[in-house]
Amino acid sequence: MQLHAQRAAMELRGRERLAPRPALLTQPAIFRHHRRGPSLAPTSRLAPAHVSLRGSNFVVRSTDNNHTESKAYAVNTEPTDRVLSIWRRVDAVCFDVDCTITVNDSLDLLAEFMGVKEPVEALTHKAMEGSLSLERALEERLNIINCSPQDIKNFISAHPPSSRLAPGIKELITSLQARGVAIYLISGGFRELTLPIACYLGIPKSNVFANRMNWQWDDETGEPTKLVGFDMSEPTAHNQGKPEAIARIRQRNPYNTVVMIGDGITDLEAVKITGGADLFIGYGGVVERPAVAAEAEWYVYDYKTLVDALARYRAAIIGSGAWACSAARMMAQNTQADDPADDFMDEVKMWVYEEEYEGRKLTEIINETHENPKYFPGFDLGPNVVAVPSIVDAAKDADLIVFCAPHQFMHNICKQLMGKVKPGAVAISLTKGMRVRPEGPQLISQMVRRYLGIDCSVLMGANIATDIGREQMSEAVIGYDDLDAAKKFRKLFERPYFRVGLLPDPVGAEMCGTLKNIVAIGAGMVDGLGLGPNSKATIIRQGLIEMRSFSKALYPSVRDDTFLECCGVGDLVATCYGGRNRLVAEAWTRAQLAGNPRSFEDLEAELLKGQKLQGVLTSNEVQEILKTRHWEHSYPLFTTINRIINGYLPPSIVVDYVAGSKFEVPGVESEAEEAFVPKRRLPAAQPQQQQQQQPAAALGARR
Ligand SMILES: NC(=O)c1ccc[n+]([C@@H]2O[C@H](COP(=O)([O-])OP(=O)(O)OC[C@H]3O[C@@H](n4cnc5c(N)ncnc54)[C@H](O)[C@@H]3O)[C@@H](O)[C@H]2O)c1
Ligand SMILES: O=P(O)(O)OC[C@H](O)CO
Repeated sequence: MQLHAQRAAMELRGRERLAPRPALLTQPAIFRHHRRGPSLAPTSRLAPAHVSLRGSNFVVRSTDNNHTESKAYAVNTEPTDRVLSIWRRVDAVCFDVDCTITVNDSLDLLAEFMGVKEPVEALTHKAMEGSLSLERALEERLNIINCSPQDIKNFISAHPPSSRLAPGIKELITSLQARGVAIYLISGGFRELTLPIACYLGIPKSNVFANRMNWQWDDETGEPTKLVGFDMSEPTAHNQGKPEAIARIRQRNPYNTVVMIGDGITDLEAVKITGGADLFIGYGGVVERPAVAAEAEWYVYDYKTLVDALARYRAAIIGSGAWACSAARMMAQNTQADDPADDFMDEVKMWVYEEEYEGRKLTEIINETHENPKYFPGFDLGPNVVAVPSIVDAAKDADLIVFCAPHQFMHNICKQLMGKVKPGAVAISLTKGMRVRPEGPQLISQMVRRYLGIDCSVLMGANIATDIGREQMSEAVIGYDDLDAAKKFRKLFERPYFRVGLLPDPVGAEMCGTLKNIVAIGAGMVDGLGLGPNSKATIIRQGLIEMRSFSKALYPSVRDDTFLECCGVGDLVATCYGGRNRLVAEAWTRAQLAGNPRSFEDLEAELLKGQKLQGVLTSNEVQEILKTRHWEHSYPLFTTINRIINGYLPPSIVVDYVAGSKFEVPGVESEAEEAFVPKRRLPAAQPQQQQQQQPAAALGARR
């Protein structure tokens, strides 16, 4: 590119020596020299001082005023890294309205409609080139046009916005809006002509800055009749009006990055004052003004270039179990969408914990068949899901990293990814569970943040993987700290059958997802005991109370309302009726009652075929916290379930959880006034640590 520009410059200088007398042109002319386009006009006479080698294209301007003045401009058609990074993080884009329509200026078109095209166009040209003040140009043009309100109505119906839009403008605006970018129209023309365009482009009226015509009003009819000038108080009525409009926009909105797109000197001014735009992009698709083209940091001739350059995020998922595959399937459906609002790269890399399946590597089978036959059989993941056996390869390029592995593997996963993720990447955890260390509990999202140094939201809800694979309506919430990241993830997951809300309580949502797995074990016991919905409802009700109490005791910022969301009561109900924890706990209880006890590990392997149960592990982890903090009696259901799964109590005690929680583990000093003694002692599992004093967080338990 640079070499080409240098060659072109040498060629120009050579021509200068060979062309002592430039030919005359009758009209001002502009030539663009493209890389593979026509060579430069032989009329060029160049002052070397005007040759700049910043870009690859040259503009040569020749005029006929008894002499020819030619200048070469380098046009920056290739954005620099700085320019691209501004464009990719833009918060608001201000368009000169003339760049949204194919006709250079609506007022000129109105002039043509009114039969006064030439004199008005000449004034427009002078104003755009900067040789006539804006106020004077507007005033003189309005005087010449002298239209009535009815003329304007007729003009709009003769030239509706749909018939004169610049190619690609609607796609560009849709793409920007889909990314949450605010769009403004700033016009040196008039509101009366700009509003229909704004309306057609889906830009709110409040985002339009333009001049207002002043009308003489008929006393009898109360209708405007005659044009009598315009309102000089609008910023756009004056030179420097566009930067002033942008400064106002910035005062009213917390935008970090604002870009101005235009084709005139008055648009270029937008970057020239403090508080104006951060970047000016010149648009040469309708009219190309050399002075503007040469100064623009980025100059484009079509809007597709801008759409193509918008940020596109690469998403990856770490995990390949049932829920990970179901989530990857939704991600792949969304990233593959081929519309202008698509802001994702198609490919979704999925880290697969490599193993052999029927004599072949699981990754190979997934990449060949687009199905995970071991963990999510019968579901097509989509051709754009690529199974990757190396965790680092899967995550290293991703902008959006989704974690969905059973919680017991997450610590090792995070350690492997330390220092290996892209700067600026953001994460979300779909994992339900927590880690318990001697110094206290650690949520999976906290672990990701701590080890990888990136933000981590959570996605939680009543989300049984296979039901979502079957595209049955389900709900989830994204618990977030970083709203921008949460919005990107919502776009990545939301499907017609998968509703995603945003919840500013990430800790509450993650605690719900973690703790409901313990309650689901209790619900499975109720099923194993052959009890009906009334009994299960007592477990669900008490479970919800303890989930809320425990979450708030550990993290006081957790909100009560979170427990009424789909991540709270919603997920609890779904898991207690249809989850794997329930299933295995039911089988475990039946085996106990039949006098043929089996371990949870055995039943997990038999019933889940490699999928992992989280509830038993989580119960032991949570009990560790309850014990350390002397809270066991404040959480009678959690405690009773834990005593049952560890063999201290029979499953039947689950519905009498208050009594169950009074049972003292052998060898541990009594905490309760009245200890419960089971009729038949079951074999104990792990020895429990000593309990010391009455818990501090006794909330809600019905005694
Ligand atoms: N399955 C569901 O319906 C569902 C729904 C919502 C949330 N979740 C949660 O999502 C998380 C992931 O569950 P899932 O259903 O995707 O998995 P899963 O239980 O179906 O599968 C187990 C996964 O663990 C992997 N694995 C086995 N050993 C490993 C190791 N040593 N290191 C790393 N990975 C290993 C396996 O390859 C497999 O991908 C869990 O926290 C679960 O509670 C599951
Ligand atoms: O099948 P479970 O019991 O692991 O629960 C699945 C999901 O967490 C339900 O949202």
